This record gives sequence, C-alpha cells and structure tokens, in this order.
Amino acid sequence: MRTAYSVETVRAAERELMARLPDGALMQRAAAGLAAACADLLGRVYGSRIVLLIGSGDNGGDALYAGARLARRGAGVTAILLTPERAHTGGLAALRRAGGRTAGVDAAEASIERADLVVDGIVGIGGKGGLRPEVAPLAAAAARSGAAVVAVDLPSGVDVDTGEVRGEAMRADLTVTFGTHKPGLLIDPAREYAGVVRLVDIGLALPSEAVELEALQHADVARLLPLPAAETDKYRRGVVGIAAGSARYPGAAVLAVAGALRGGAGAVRYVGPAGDAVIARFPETLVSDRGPKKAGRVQAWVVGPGAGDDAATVAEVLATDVPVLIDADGLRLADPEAVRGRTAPTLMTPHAGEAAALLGVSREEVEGARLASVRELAARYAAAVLLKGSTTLVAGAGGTGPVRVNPTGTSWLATAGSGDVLSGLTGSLLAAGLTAVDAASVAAYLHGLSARFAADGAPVGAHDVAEGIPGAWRDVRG
Ligand SMILES: NC(=O)C1=CN([C@@H]2O[C@H](COP(=O)(O)OP(=O)(O)OC[C@H]3O[C@@H](n4cnc5c(N)ncnc54)[C@H](O)[C@@H]3O)[C@@H](O)[C@H]2O)[C@@H](O)CC1
Repeated sequence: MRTAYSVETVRAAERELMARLPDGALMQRAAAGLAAACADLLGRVYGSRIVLLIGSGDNGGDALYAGARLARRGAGVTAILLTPERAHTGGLAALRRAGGRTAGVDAAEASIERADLVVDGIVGIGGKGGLRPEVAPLAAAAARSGAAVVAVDLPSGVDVDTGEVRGEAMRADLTVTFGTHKPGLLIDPAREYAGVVRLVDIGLALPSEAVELEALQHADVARLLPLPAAETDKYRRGVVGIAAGSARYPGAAVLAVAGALRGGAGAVRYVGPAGDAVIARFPETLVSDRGPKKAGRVQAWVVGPGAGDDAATVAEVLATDVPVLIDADGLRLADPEAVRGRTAPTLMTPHAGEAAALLGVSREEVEGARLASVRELAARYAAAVLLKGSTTLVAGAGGTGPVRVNPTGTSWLATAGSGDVLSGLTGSLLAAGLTAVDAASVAAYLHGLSARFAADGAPVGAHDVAEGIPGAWRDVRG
C-alpha cells in the first residue's frame, strides 16, 4: 500500500528524528537522494548545466547541498537566489566550496534557457499559496526551455495537503520527495504538476493511524479479490441486483450488467425496463420486471445508471437492508434522509458534475478540491463516496479516516458508459462481500487497469473496458 501523510504529521516525525540525529544529518540524507535522482535523470553529470531555483527555506537548503554534490562531479551549477539574504547559509557555503556559482533573479531566464536541468527548491512543505508574481515567469521559462525540471519534495506553488493549485506552480518532470508521499503528489490537479514521483527514505517513522491517503497496489488488490471457494455456489458467491436503464437509456443497463458479470458475484439479477436488451447481450442474467422488492434475493443493489426519472425504484432499493450503490440519475433522485437513515452500507459514485450538484457548488470547485469534496459528501450523506475523475477518490462513510486514491486511472476512461461499467463492477464486489470502501477502490483499480490495457494508446468504448476486466484480474493476480 502506498500511503501519504499531512504536513503536520511529517513535521512531527521530522522533529522526533532530528532530536536523535546530529545537526543537519536529515538534510544531508535528503540532498544525497536528490542528487542521485538528478544524476540518474541527466545520465552524464560531468559537463552538464544545472540551474537551482532557491527560496528562503530548508527546501532551498536541500537543493543547494544537492547542487554541491553535483558540482563536485563536474556539473556547472548556478544557484538563482530568489531572496539572497535568506538563502540557507550552510547549503550556500557548500555549493560555493564545490565550485558552484550564484546569481540573482535578473540572470535567471538566460541561465534557464541554456540549462540541461532545473531544480525547483523554491518552497517545499512550508509553501503557502501559488508562486509569487516575480517567480512565476521562471516557471514559464523552465517549461519553455527543454531542460528537465526536478522538484524538491513537491512542485512549488501546489498545496501539499490537498492537491489544490490556487495560482501559478512549477511543472516538474520528476519530483523527489522525502520520507513519505504527500497528498498533493497523488491528487489532481497538483499531481499533474509533480510528474514522476520518486520517494527517498530519510528514516521518518510515521504512525499508521495518521495516514491521510492510501493508494492500493497490485498486491493489495490481489488480497481483496473475491475468489470462489471449492465448495461454493452462485448464491454463496453473492447475487448483485442491477436496477438501471430506462426505455430511453437501455444501454446503461447493458453496460452495468457487463461490469457486474466480471466482478466476482455468482449471479446478476436485472430489474427494469431494459430486460430484452440485457438478455439479448447477456443471456446469463436473471431478468425481472417486477421491481426490486419482488425480484428475489440479492446481496447488494446498484441503482441509478440511466434510470431517467424513476424515483420510485430508487426509493425501493434504498429501503432494502443490503449494501446499495447509488450512481448517475439515482444520485439526483435519492432522498438524502433515506440515504442517511440506512443501516446497511451505502456507496455513492458521482463524477465531479454530480458531486457539485449534490454539494451545491460548481463543477470547477469540486475538480479543484477533490479531497475536501469527497470527504464533505461522505460526511453529509453518512455514506461511502467514490468521486470519479482524473484521480478517483474513495472516502468511507462519514468522511473521516484515510481516503483511497486510485493509481490506475487513465483519461481514456472519459468515455460515455464507462461509469455504468464501474457501477456494475463495484456492485458485484459489494455482493461478493467486500466493504464499501474496498469494493469501490478495487473496482476503480480494475476498471482503470482494464481501460489502459484495452486502450493501449487508442480510444476505447465502455464495452471494451468491461471486456478487459478479466485481463485486469489476471494481471493483478500475477
Ligand atoms: N525539517 C527537516 O528536517 C527536513 C526538511 N527538509 C526540506 O525542508 C522543506 C521544508 O522547509 P521549510 O520548513 O524551511 O519550508 P520551505 O522551504 O518549504 O518554505 C518556507 C519558506 O518559504 C517562504 N514561502 C512560503 N510560501 C511561499 C511562496 N508561495 N513563495 C515564496 N516563498 C514562500 C516562507 O516565508 C518561508 O521562508 C521540506 O519540503 C524539505 O524539502 C528536508 O531537508 C528533509 C529534512
């Protein structure tokens, strides 16, 4: 499991470790890791031209010490001191001893233009707000120059704890982060500014109860996949009910069933007006037109994809005492009191637009503040929430505790119907007995992986994503 911690937790762990180490030892660990990552990126250090952008804090100190190490290996290193009187004293002395030069902001753009590598040591976890106006042009110059950009700890200008980007920020090809990932490195829009993230172990001891974000990896997902035992039957594997589709949107029903058939439940029951379309495509589906209550036993329901205005079905499903996933139209039709009052687990799966409507804010606000939005929805509805998008997030009911971030997402998934496939897949995992948070995060993982495999660099349709799910399972199980 990859984890991320808040600045507060990182700072506390740093203080604890610093008290036990000689002065400056921690910064040397960080600088050594940073210099090694820069050297790997450059390939050849000797003769390379490196520009360091140096702010007023320890983040600049890391960059200066790393610059000194690279200068000793024959790189031409120029440090641009953005606030010369406040640059890290020890780091500056080390750079000068190693033959590095310093320059003021006036010389910065010309140096950046000729550089092979630009190191962003402007701010790290102590940064507040976007880049200052006088520094913003340097970010643009770095982006123009063709030099590789390495951010120290995190790209300057992004919000480390939330992934929000409220002003100008550096865009890095590589971010070398220390001790642990930070939320801003895993959540869009900031994640996009970070490029590839390399974690350098500096010996921090971080308490597991303070985890802010979790990103499942292959091994975690493999452990959570429901596998049929030797003596099982379809009912013991779980039956998932899909209440979806309408005369107008029969395709949503077909796609949700397509996802559900690949999620590990023993049987898929479909309830709604699109039974003929579903049976034509998937004859193994148990179809009923008698409404959720009379459809027969299910262990979890999916309600909402393509549901149009059928509020009665949504209410009927919410009144059951099994786990319920509410998606798409269902989110609009569900009575918030009925959701909050449920005793069995509830999982809501909005995209940013649907989340915005539920929260009464704009879509841009949700996209700019995903972590806060998913927690807020989970708190308001006392339900688990999967917020779809460029980084899909999953919060547990109530919104406290670690939020899961899906690492397999791909923009190829931004295609009509892919959410219907996800809802069916997730419902199937719920029926098979996974918790709401596990079902949502495992489904998002498989769904993203499947889309990557199916796309392989070309557009995919939602049905391709559904068909690729077994391949994603096999890949995860190794
Ligand atoms: N504490 C430690 O032991 C370690 C810290 N390390 C490094 O130290 C960094 C944190 O250092 P600091 O706490 O000194 O904080 P930073 O270096 O991140 O920034 C603090 C300084 O930046 C200024 N500032 C804040 N926002 C700004 C903005 N938007 N534009 C320009 N200036 C801004 C502040 O006035 C302050 O002087 C970490 O990110 C990491 O790189 C590493 O060396 C590992 C060890």
